Amino acid sequence: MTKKDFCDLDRFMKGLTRRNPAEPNFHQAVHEVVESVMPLIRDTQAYRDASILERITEPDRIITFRVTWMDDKNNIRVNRAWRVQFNNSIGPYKGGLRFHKSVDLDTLKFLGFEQTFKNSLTGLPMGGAKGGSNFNPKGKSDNEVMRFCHAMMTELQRHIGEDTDVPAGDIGVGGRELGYLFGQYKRLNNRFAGVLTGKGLSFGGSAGRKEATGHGAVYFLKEILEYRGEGLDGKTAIVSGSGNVALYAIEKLEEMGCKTLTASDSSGFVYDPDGITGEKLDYLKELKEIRRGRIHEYADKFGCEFHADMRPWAVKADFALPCATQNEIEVADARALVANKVQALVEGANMPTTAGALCILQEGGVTFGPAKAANAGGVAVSGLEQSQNALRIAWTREEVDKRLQDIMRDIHTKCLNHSQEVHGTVDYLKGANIAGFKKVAEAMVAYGAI
Ligand SMILES: NC(=O)C1=CN([C@@H]2O[C@H](COP(=O)(O)OP(=O)(O)OC[C@H]3O[C@@H](n4cnc5c(N)ncnc54)[C@H](O)[C@@H]3O)[C@@H](O)[C@H]2O)C=CC1
Ligand SMILES: O=C(O)CCC(=O)C(=O)O
Repeated sequence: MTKKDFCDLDRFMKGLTRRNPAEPNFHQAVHEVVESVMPLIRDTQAYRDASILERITEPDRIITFRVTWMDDKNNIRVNRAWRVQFNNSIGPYKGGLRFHKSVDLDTLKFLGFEQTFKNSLTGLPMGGAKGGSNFNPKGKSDNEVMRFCHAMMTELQRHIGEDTDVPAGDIGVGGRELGYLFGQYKRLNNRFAGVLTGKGLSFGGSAGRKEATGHGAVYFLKEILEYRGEGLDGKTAIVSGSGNVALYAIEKLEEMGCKTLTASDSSGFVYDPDGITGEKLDYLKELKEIRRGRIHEYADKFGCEFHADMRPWAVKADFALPCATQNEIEVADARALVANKVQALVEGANMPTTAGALCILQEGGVTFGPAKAANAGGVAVSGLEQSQNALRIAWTREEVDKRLQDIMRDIHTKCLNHSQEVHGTVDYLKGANIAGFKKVAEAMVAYGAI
């Protein structure tokens, strides 16, 4: 970056912040991308002529709607929901739905923005979007969740379609919720089409989609290590979360000989020095996917430590995989990771690392696998689910897994081809941002002023 690039970045961010006040997560996500691509913008007249930066940071469309549903005590409840259709330059809008009490427009804009470049990196024809609601699934009965999903789809169905916008799961939206959502879509439209991904295997879902984000993140870590002549076998990892991404990251780490020492939820983390392996991992899956219980139950059952209201980043290990939520690694956590000589941090969650923490990790020589690249396996297999739905066929688990591995390897190569070494490690963040950005920007230039 030249001095002028820094000035241009500063000026651009001031304008973006003015146009989008009180949206700190969105600002953070945009800053991270624009910082990487500023030299490319400086050197590419066509991007400047086409006002690419201004256009690519403005969502195509935001849909806001009320969701009215009835709880088990016959009270009428009201939630707010959104679909942020960020950019469809390279394919139909694609991205998950999040149900969490913290969901707001800021969160969904940052996620939709990131999704645009992540989807571009997969090499599949998918635009970027994100949606969700401030509905809090915690403590709700199955019937309440069903009624909420049906009510949400009653409005959402107007805005989606297999060639328009194809939502999927994210925090608080898994197989159960996608089943309810798809059922309501089918009932209202009288058509069976691939308008959602992450569906159940008996109704159009893809083998391997549930596992894809976690497995993909570990495949990405494997690529990072292989590139420098190392491997996962005999190593240790700290993982946060115990949801969809975390569980299957832990599963793949074990398969590759790497022991996971921690898992967490919003109540704290468990530390199992013998590793979350075998039947202990089966127990954790059952606890979280079926019983929807709290993480301390793992510690109670297996006699290991539970740390209430804490995150696992001070536990010593070779690798860190944040797989819970945004901004879960702060400056003090990054300092602990550097002090413990963590070799690589791979983001399973979206934007789990704060901007300040990122600087400390980079200066500390920790190889950083950014979310856009590292957790793209989930949406990549969603893309494969779309292909299977369109062809009306179902690939085997082995076929899907092979394609997932190829896609993660290809993303790693794209990152290498668009980056350089910083503080002795490959700058995967810059590589991912530039590679993801270029494809979308080229399409936008081709379309002219629209
Ligand atoms: N499900 C998917 O295919 C993909 C998910 N992601 C990202 O991965 C992350 C996790 O998503 P999933 O595993 O799908 O969700 P999930 O709902 O299955 O699990 C989320 C986990 O994070 C924990 N968590 C949530 N909010 C938290 C908070 N404020 N503090 C501490 N812990 C918290 C929950 O307790 C749970 O263990 C999110 O950042 C999501 O955007 C990224 C790519 C694809
Ligand atoms: O599978 C999808 O369409 C979206 C997954 C997702 O929400 C993400 O990559 O963050």
